[in-house]
Amino acid sequence: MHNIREILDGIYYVGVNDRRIDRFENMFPLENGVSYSSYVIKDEKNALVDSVESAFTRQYLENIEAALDGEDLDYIIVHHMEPDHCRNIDFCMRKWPNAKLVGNAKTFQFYEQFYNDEFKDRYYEVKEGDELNFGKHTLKFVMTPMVHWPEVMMSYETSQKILFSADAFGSFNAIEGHLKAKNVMHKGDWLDQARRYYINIVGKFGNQVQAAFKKVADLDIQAILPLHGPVYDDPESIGFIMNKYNKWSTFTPEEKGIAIIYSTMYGDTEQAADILAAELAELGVTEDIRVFDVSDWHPSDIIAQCHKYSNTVFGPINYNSGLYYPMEAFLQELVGTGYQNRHISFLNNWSWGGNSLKRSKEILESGKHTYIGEDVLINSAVKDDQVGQLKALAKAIKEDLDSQEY
Ligand SMILES: Cc1cc2nc3c(=O)[nH]c(=O)nc-3n(C[C@H](O)[C@H](O)[C@H](O)COP(=O)(O)O)c2cc1C
Repeated sequence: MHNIREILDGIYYVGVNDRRIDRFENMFPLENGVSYSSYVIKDEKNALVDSVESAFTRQYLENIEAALDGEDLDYIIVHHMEPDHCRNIDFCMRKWPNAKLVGNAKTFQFYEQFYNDEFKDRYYEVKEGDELNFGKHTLKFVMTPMVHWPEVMMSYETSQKILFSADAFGSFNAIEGHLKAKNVMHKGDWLDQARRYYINIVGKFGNQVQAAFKKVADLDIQAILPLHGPVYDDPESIGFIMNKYNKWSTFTPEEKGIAIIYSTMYGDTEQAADILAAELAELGVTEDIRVFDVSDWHPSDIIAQCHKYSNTVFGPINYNSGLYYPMEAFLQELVGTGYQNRHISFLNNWSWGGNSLKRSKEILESGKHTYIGEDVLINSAVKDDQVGQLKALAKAIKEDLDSQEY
């Protein structure tokens, strides 16, 4: 049985939900699944826009058939060759033998790397600015390399002013009935999941996202149709997500606030983190104060919070003369998302020595951060002297927050 939606005039959502997946890219835990979006443009010529993961072939083909309603398929447009979006292309090419495969030169190179060249004679290559007309609808192609793969392109449908945005503007979470962003974006954990998706998967490529934005800056965009999550079809939700993407892709904090990320084995560094958090609150900080045990959270969650807030306090501890492994792994992954230009502070715990503080700073060095306050140095457990240091750090962070404008 099919499950399709006509979301705009002649544009059908034919995507699927995946709630059985535990980890996206075998790495990012998904508590509420993910959707793979695909669209059918129904016109004098019919086009399929992108495809879905391998486990959903039967349901997906039934969706496309329902949208086509007995008509033939003329084009299959591939904005992105990542397997979660291209696993069913070959099934579609066989089922609709008159369809041309629309992509750029790199799309076809990747297609043949992942699969083979059996459809070579049906390639329809497009370049920057090329247009493809289906009747009332016309797609204009915009090359957006490294958002977040080299072959990625977007397309702009000129009659209804729709941006088919590939993975940009995507989010985790399966679609629960509401397919329009306006019905979900201010509810539940939607924003946290959209941020976690962007920061961890596309985040590193902020400059490329900005380059893509410049290319579409002059377009009147009335709707954005991404490859995961809800669609944006009203000015408020388009403005909201554009504003977030502008911040995320320029590595600008969304808001003032503090993430304290510590490591601990016996609880002393945790106590220091809690004393610091309490002192910040006592000093009148009204912004968010979030405290994370690095062993307790998946890195992708804390990484997204580091990008969200203006200030971060890192609490590394020593382990076999080096940096406690979960903190080492977390910091490496954080830097891998392009984390930069933040206001950061440190509290460190050691019993007989090691380079955990130095190593943490080395890992973070490329981000050109501003250091706030003096490092708090704890020798095994928090004593009166360290409480004084923690209070001084809290004061420095409070003054720093008060001096920032967003
Ligand atoms: C396997 C292991 C290795 C450790 N290696 C070091 C080390 O090289 N240098 C050090 O100063 N402390 C080392 N420690 C001790 C803890 O890092 C240290 O006591 C830490 O400051 C405790 O902080 P916590 O109470 O927050 O866990 C080690 C502890 C364990 C269990």
